[in-house]
Amino acid sequence: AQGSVTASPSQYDGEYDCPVTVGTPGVTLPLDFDTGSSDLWVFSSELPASERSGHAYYTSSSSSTSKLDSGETWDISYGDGSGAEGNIYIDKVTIGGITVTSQAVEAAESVSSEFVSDTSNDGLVGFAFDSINTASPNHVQTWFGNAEAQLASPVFTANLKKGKAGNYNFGYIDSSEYTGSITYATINSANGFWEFSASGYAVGSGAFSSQSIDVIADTGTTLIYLPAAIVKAYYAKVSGSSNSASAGGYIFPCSATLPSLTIGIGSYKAVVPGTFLNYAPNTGSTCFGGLQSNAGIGLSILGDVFLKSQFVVFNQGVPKIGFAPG
Ligand SMILES: O=C(CCCl)NNC1=[NH+]CCN1
Repeated sequence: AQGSVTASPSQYDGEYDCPVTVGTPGVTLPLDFDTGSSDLWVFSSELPASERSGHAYYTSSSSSTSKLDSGETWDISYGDGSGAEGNIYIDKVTIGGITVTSQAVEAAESVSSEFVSDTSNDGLVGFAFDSINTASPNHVQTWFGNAEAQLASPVFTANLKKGKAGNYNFGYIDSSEYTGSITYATINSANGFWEFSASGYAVGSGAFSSQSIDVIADTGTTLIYLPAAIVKAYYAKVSGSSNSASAGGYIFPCSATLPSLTIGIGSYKAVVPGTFLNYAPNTGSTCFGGLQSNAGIGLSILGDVFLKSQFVVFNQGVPKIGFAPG
C-alpha cells in the first residue's frame, strides 16, 4: 500500500495539519504531524467542555470499533512547554488511505492552554521513534510503526511548502516532488528523535563553515534553533537586528533584506531562502526571525522554517534521513 495526505499550514506556517480519520463511523480531525514526538493524541469528549471549545474531538463511546486500553495512561510535555495527558483507546486510524485497525489513540483528558487556544489542530500524530512514546506502564507504537507492515518501503516523505499546502507520502518516494538527487545522513535514534549531524553552515554568499552540528528534524517545531555562535554570525549580517529579551529572540526591521542560510548535509548544501527567515511581524515595524538560538533547549532543531525549503525522506528502516531541493 501507499498513501498521501495534504499538509495545510496554519497562520505564518506555525504548524502543518493533516486530516486523520479515527473510529467507526470515522471522525476526521486536523492533526499536527510531529517528527519530534511519538504520541498520537486527540481532543476527546473526556476533556472539560471549556478545554474543547473551538475544537472537534473524538468520542470513544460513539465508535463501534473503540476498545479501552485498560490501565494505560499518557502524559506528554513538548519542547515549547505545552502538554497534554489522558487515557488510551485502541481504534481504527486512517491517514492518506492507509488504515491501521488497532492503533493506540491517546484521548486527552486535559490539555495545556497552548492547545486550547490553537484551534488549527485537534491533536498530534507523532512520527519519531517509539522509545519516547509516553504511554505507561507500556509504550504504544506510533501510527507509522503500525503502518510499516503495509508499506512497500519503510519510508515517509515531507513536502512542506511556504504559505501553501504541501503533503506527506507514505511507503514511496515521489521523484516529481524534488529536483536533483537525495543526500542521506545516518540517523542516531538513541534519543528517540530523527537526530543526525549536519556538516556545517553558511550565511548568505559567505564562506561555508565546516563543522559538525547535532540537529533533529522536527516538523512539530516552527522555527530553526541553532547554537548561539552560528545565530550571532547570521544576525551580524542583518542591519538593525538585536536579540530582544522582551520579544523572546532575534528581531529586526521588517524592511531588512535577510541573507539565506545554508545547512550542510554531507556534501549537499541545503539553502533556506532569506525570505523564509523573516518569520512574522513582532511589534511595531520589527519582525521576528525564523532562526533563533538553541540556548536553553539542549539541542538544535531544524523545524518547519528549514523543512519547508526541502523535500525530506524519513527512512525508518535503516534509519536514515534524506534531503533534496523541494
Ligand atoms: O517537542 C518538540 C521539541 C522536541 Cl526537542 N517538538 N514537537 C512539538 N510538538 C508540539 C510542540 N513541539
